[in-house]
Amino acid sequence: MILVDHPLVRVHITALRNKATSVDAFRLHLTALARLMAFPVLGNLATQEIEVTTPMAQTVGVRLLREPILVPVLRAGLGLVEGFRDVIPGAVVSHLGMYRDHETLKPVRYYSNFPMERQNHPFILLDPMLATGGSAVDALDYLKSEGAQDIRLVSIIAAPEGVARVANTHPDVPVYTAALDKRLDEHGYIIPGLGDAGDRQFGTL
Ligand SMILES: O=P(O)(O)OC[C@H]1O[C@H](OP(=O)(O)OP(=O)(O)O)[C@H](O)[C@@H]1O
Ligand SMILES: O=c1cc[nH]c(=O)[nH]1
Ligand SMILES: [Mg+2]
Repeated sequence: MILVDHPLVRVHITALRNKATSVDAFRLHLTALARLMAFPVLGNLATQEIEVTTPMAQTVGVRLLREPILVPVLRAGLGLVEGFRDVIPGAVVSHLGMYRDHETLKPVRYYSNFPMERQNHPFILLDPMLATGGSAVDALDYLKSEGAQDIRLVSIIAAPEGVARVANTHPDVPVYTAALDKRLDEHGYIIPGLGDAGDRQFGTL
């Protein structure tokens, strides 16, 4: 697990945790946080040298060898898409629909659109909350079953249970988070957490 630590990251996380933060402000803080997370998450992307002509001379620059595929887990992962897209030229977005059954806490997959012709690209799995880890493990199982090999998981708040579960089942996948919280409650919610990330973004409280 890679803990992304930066004063601004902590400021945005604090605003997201605050129950007084409005739906609109929540969205803005989440987007700003996603932009900050993109830097460490994408730090080792492969590039290729290209020539570029400035108004003054020719020089050498780079372009991405393979553009990352962003995979937001619906609904909550949608809030991380804009911040990542802002900084990745040519990013493709491939949605994965999944919700956690309230009784069993097991993930239920209801939509996918894997980009078959890009299976050798880096995949950035976006889901702000890593709680029991059930959803993340199912999403990773799915991406690998379709042929993805280079996958990074981006959360913003993680519980120790979820981090351990992903590490045990998918040790090759780096897990980035902005906060490692204390525990889960009896309903599988992260404590202190921020509540339900989907509801807080879309106002469905
Ligand atoms: O680690 P887990 O225990 O699987 O829990 C995490 C999942 O729960 C939330 O989704 P939710 O079911 O609330 O769906 P939503 O985004 O549509 O609200 C969250 O966005 C994760 O996908
Ligand atoms: O605390 C939690 C746990 C799962 N999903 C959320 O949105 N929040
Ligand atoms: Mg939810």
